[in-house]
Amino acid sequence: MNEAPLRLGTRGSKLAMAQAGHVAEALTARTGRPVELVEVVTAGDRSNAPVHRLGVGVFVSALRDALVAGTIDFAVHSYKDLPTATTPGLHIAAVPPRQDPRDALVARDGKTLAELEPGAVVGTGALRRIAQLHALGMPLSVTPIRGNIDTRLARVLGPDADLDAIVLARAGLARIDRADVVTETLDPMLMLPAPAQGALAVECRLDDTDLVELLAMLDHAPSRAAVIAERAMLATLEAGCSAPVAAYAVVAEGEPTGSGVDGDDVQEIYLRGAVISPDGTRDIRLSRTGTPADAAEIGKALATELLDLGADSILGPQGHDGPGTQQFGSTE
Ligand SMILES: NCc1[nH]cc(CCC(=O)O)c1CC(=O)O
Repeated sequence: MNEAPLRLGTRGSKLAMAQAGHVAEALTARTGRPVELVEVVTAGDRSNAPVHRLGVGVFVSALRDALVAGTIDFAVHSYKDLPTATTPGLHIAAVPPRQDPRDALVARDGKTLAELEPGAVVGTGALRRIAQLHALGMPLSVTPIRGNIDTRLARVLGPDADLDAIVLARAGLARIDRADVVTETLDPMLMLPAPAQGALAVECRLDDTDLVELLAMLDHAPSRAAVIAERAMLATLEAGCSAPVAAYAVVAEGEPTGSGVDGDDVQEIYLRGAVISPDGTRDIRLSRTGTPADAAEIGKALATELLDLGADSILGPQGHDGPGTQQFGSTE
């Protein structure tokens, strides 16, 4: 076949390029279609303003504009950076198999969290991580940082290192082949990740039906169900990707019923969610199980329970999504 390459739009950061490269390879391997990467410069990449002023959406909207304008055919996003509101005319055609969604500690001298000295300075950008570090009640000093992954790693591992440790997404490190620097992968019971962390969203125009069908070959149903549950919780809380909201869903084989062949491959989804005040003094955590087909309902129901326990008073007016409340964390 002699088909024109599909144009995959991506931001130019190392992480974005790596993510797009993996998806391009997977698609070509599955379908034989060549894929060409098209770099899209977003307002977020051009600006030096803090991310909390710009809003994380600026990294996404230029890619979506390019999709709508037809200058690219599809785009790959870090799913956790997508606003919960849907965009008319666009469609998430695939959620590929999710990477490890857990957060990671990168500490000097190979230390784990428990081994850090009293007074150790830990850097991290996202409010949910700051809040959960405080909630541990350890004598740590938590300091906000931002920048791309290499910039953040340099603050612990570089010649001018000024921090004892940082916390960041393991998936980001893995995608740029730097998982070797992780000194501890944090247990989600202590450090619950961001909704959709480690997952990618492959997006195209809804009316591009051939491409919708082609990209669906990259979809991984359990990863999609997990992300749907986590993001339904986030949306119901009306919180943004930088709010102190955490969620993690696992899809697993359920208990065999023993009653017959059909019952033996029943899948179960287990969703855990948390809303934590930035100083860590208030920490509401709940979980819920159900079937993957009900992922969205499970997420909504868990959010409602969290709200009943006072999550709203933690999120407050500033905890909710909006241009003034975005994270001062990373740009990747
Ligand atoms: N908001 C930044 C961001 N968006 C996606 C990732 C990492 C990869 C992922 O979670 O899919 C990161 C970095 C981080 O949180 O440390």
